[in-house]
Amino acid sequence: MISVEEAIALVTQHAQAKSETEFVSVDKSLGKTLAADLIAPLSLPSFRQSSMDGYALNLHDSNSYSLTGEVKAGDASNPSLQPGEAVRIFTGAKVPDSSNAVVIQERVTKDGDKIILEIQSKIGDNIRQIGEQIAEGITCLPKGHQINASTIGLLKSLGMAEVKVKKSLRAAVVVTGNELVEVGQSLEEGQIYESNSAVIASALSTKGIQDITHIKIKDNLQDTISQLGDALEQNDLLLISGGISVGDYDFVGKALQELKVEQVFYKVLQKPGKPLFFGKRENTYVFALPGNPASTLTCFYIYVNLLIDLISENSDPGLLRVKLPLAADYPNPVGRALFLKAKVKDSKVEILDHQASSTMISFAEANALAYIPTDQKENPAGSLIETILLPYGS
Ligand SMILES: Nc1nc2c(c(=O)[nH]1)N[C@H]1C(S)=C(S)[C@@H](COP(=O)(O)OP(=O)(O)OC[C@H]3O[C@@H](n4cnc5c(N)ncnc54)[C@H](O)[C@@H]3O)O[C@H]1N2
Ligand code: MOO
Repeated sequence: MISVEEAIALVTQHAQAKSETEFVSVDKSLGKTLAADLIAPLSLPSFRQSSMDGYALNLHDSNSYSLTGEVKAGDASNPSLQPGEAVRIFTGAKVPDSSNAVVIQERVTKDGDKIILEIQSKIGDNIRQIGEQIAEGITCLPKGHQINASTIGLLKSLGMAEVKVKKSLRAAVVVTGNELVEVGQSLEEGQIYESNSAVIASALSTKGIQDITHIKIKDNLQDTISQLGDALEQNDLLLISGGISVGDYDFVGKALQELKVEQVFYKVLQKPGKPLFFGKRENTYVFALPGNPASTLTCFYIYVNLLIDLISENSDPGLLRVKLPLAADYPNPVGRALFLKAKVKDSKVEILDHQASSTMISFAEANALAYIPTDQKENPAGSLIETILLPYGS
């Protein structure tokens, strides 16, 4: 059985960067990777803006100014001010070309159509200059950046409707098992509600992969071969849940062999997710994720997420890892590396209760996975533990 480190190295070695790119609507770009440097098509701000509610001045020697008008946010007007004149102005409004400072209203006494400044105002006060945030033509973000909510705000503020990204992988999510029933149907004895496909689809959507084919297979070798065969033809990435262990009705391994999927590795010395399979056929990558729900998601975060990042040439592949002190003792007598559902709190990592591979209760609460290598047996409180931060951790 290979180690976690060997498995990560093999995923890295087999990941081939995808050259195809596409333009997608900015509204649909969350999680995708920029395929080219983002060059600002305009300056931000594109006109001189007031950063405060107050008065725009044409400065002169006295503290007294005569008020000649008003400019609201969105107004295109450009009143001409002589030295000693002022207009009422609001945050975000265009500062008249003839004004060289804005004074906040709290520091002004109003007297009819005159204002008296209580402070000395100087050139440039409370004015956002053209291009102060971003100058037209500069590189705002490099190729390889994964688009997040702030990126979407930036793209919109630059007036962009579409963005060039790495072409999304065509992904199929396959669930296997006679016991699985879709939510909405009634449960018979021995059946459970199917949940892994929604977990995998949600995790894929954080990587900008929304267009997913869902496949459900009964525990039957012929059906498994035929449905996986079709999925291999039509997708870049196959994520199969369950049926990869050693039971008499676990047919995924046999089917993949029959379908000539080249095995890169099978079984990793880890808990959860020991019977993880990774392979490739032509340009299609295949992960058979152990069916226990927490095993499936752990393997997604550690291996699938990394593969997607590498294929899309994400400049920061894999989840962020930091070393943090353990909140309490956590010995590892298991002889496998552990990925533990954990919570980063007060600069410490706290291992949560309910670590069984079959339960999601601790995963739902976790904002990190604590990684304890196989040979790290004593883990006293305060020892530094590699902590993998989850994407939507609180
Ligand atoms: N004799 C051995 N038995 C098992 C071993 C072993 O080494 N020797 N390994 C165990 C480990 S570790 C794991 S992990 C599981 C993985 O098994 P499979 O990948 O074959 O998964 P299944 O048996 O199909 O399912 C496991 C478990 O998860 C539930 N499940 C499956 N799919 C879903 C789904 N889509 N939604 C919700 N829950 C699902 C399933 O009902 C089972 O309870 O094998 C151990 N066995
Ligand atoms: O590897 Mo399994 O995921 O321990 O339950």
